Amino acid sequence: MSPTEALRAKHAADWQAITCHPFTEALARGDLPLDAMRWYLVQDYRFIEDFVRLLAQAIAHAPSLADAVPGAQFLAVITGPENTYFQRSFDALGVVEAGRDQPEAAPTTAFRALMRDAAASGSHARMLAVLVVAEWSYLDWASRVAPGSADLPFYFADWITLHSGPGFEAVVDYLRGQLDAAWPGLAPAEQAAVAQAFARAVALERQFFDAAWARAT
Ligand SMILES: Cc1ncc(CN)c(N)n1
Repeated sequence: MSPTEALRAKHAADWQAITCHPFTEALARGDLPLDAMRWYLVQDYRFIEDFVRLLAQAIAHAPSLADAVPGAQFLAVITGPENTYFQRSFDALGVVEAGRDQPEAAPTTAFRALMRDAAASGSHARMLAVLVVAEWSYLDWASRVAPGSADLPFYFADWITLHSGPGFEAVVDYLRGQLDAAWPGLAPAEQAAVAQAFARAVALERQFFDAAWARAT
């Protein structure tokens, strides 16, 4: 078992809950209440702000140019097509600028703090731990439901497309490969810190979907 597989296996119950979450199941069927989607997108756009900074730090700490390039290409996807997806969705769902001022939910605040801490740690492996959870868990739920029901509106369909398919699988393989390669060279205390960041990120991914789903029920 690779180090990232072993880390994921330690959190199998939470991972399963994320992968089969009622929020993403409803999104893929197309019957997710739009207010829940609006709320989720506003919260997630705040998540993206710190995610971009974390990914940029990970790129800066990559051991070589070859290790940095796939991360930089992924950063271009987040700040390009994914950023545009948010703007198009806010427009289509009528989330005007003022509506984005909704209070920040506890999992959003906690996730942002985790990403900032990882970015400030100077540890490439800790940065990767958070990035791996964020992208791998999304790959797993989105691959399960892709492409979703026929005739999904784009704000549901494109969220699945952005997190599934060969291009996104390659992103996850790259991030996991970086962490798997770094792991054996880490001191035990650093491995523990990486495992802790991984565990926290898994817990927060689940809480993030739980909070969004609470808006739908
Ligand atoms: C909370 C969260 N986690 C992960 C992703 C995938 N980029 C996301 N958009 N939001």
